[in-house]
Amino acid sequence: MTLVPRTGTMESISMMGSPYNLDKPFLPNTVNGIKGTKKMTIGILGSGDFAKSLSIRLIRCGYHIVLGSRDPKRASDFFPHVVDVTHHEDAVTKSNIIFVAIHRENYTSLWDVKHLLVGKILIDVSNNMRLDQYPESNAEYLASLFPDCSVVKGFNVISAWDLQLGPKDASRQVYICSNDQQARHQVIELARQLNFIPIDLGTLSSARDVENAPLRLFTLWKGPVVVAVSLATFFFIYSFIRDVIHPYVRNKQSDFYKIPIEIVNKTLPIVAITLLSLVYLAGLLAAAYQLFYHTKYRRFPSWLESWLQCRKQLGLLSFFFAVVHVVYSLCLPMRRSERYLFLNMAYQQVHANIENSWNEEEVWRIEMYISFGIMSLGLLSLLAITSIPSVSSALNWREFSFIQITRFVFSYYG
Ligand SMILES: NC(=O)C1=CN([C@@H]2O[C@H](COP(=O)(O)OP(=O)(O)OC[C@H]3O[C@@H](n4cnc5c(N)ncnc54)[C@H](OP(=O)(O)O)[C@@H]3O)[C@@H](O)[C@H]2O)C=CC1
Ligand SMILES: [Cu+2]
Repeated sequence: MTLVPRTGTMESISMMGSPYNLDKPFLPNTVNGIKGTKKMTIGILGSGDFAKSLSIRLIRCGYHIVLGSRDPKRASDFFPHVVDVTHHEDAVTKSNIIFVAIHRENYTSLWDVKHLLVGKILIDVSNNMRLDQYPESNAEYLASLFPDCSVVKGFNVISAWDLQLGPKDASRQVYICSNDQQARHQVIELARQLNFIPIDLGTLSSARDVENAPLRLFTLWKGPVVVAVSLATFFFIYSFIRDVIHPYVRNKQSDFYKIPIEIVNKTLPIVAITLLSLVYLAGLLAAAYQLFYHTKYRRFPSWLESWLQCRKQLGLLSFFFAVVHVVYSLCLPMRRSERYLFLNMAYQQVHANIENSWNEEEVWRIEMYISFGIMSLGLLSLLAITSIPSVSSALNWREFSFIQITRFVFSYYG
């Protein structure tokens, strides 16, 4: 990435937050930046949770902050002394890069300072409650209200909490976009100084996606979790009726002790394997769809598209159920019930005068079961690991599909 320096601001940003002052603890009343460098001033409008956390992060990284509030007197109690808490007019005049840390509904309250905002960079950090809540993105709306400003979208994927944790614990990606290339590059550099990993998403037309991102992260898990819980409930009830209720009704045999471990442990692998099949079924249906229409340039129906999108989540849930199943299975011989059954069997064997109950076929069956079970879990873990973005980007496509196929084969045996 090449940065275009603009009237000296770039140099001062790059010098400010050089890595060694990130390690210093935050002391509100001391100079935190490197001695001798002029602190760059960043403006923040609004004094809510996001503004508080952001100001702490900026101070730690050596910036000077001027914060605009409707009620500076009240707001100043919540900020460190080094933060200049003032009115909107004053804050906007003193800074060139301004974070708009207020909700979209209140953007129009900035009308009063419109004339002071001309030529400034406004950073829109807002989020919505729902996907595509408004016809246009918040950032585009802000840009339409203040056409003489350079509006940059960014930092909305970071929670106030993440910001407070500090640069070391919370370095993570932030998406940045703007129609003004220079403004975008300045904010990208700022994000870097705050120890985030900026991702340049180009023009403001990406803002909608950026605003949907924090909401979407959650929606990708919702479907798979609902499916997993429903499957677990269904198979649990099924096994309960089959293995507990049925023997009780027919033979008055009380097997209720099986509920906490045996029934649960029967449910877990069924759910794991069903979820895993759902991962591959989506791909198969997509292939069938393309074959049927003789083209790959036709959009999949929306249900199939969402299904394809959440395959990773389904796979990880399958892995989770498989791991819990393994733990349960390892604990089976520990149980009191197992020991009683074992003793009773031995006693009956003595009674029946059988000296050796070794059953070759049974022995082989169990040895094979366990071996395949372990191997399939190993492969499932390999796939879970390769689904971590940094690992999967290190594999090429053929390596990745090889792991997929081997896992599939073994899982069915497991
Ligand atoms: N909290 C979080 O974790 C995150 C928040 N965001 C975004 O940051 C923005 C701020 O969020 P957050 O700090 O949580 O919200 P808060 O409700 O805590 O704060 C909003 C601030 O906006 C100002 N405000 C409220 N009403 C008006 C009004 N009618 N006119 C002008 N200003 C007003 C107030 O400041 P004052 O009284 O000083 O004027 C208030 O402190 C939002 O757009 C949110 O989507 C983004 C990512 C994470
Ligand atoms: Cu098993």
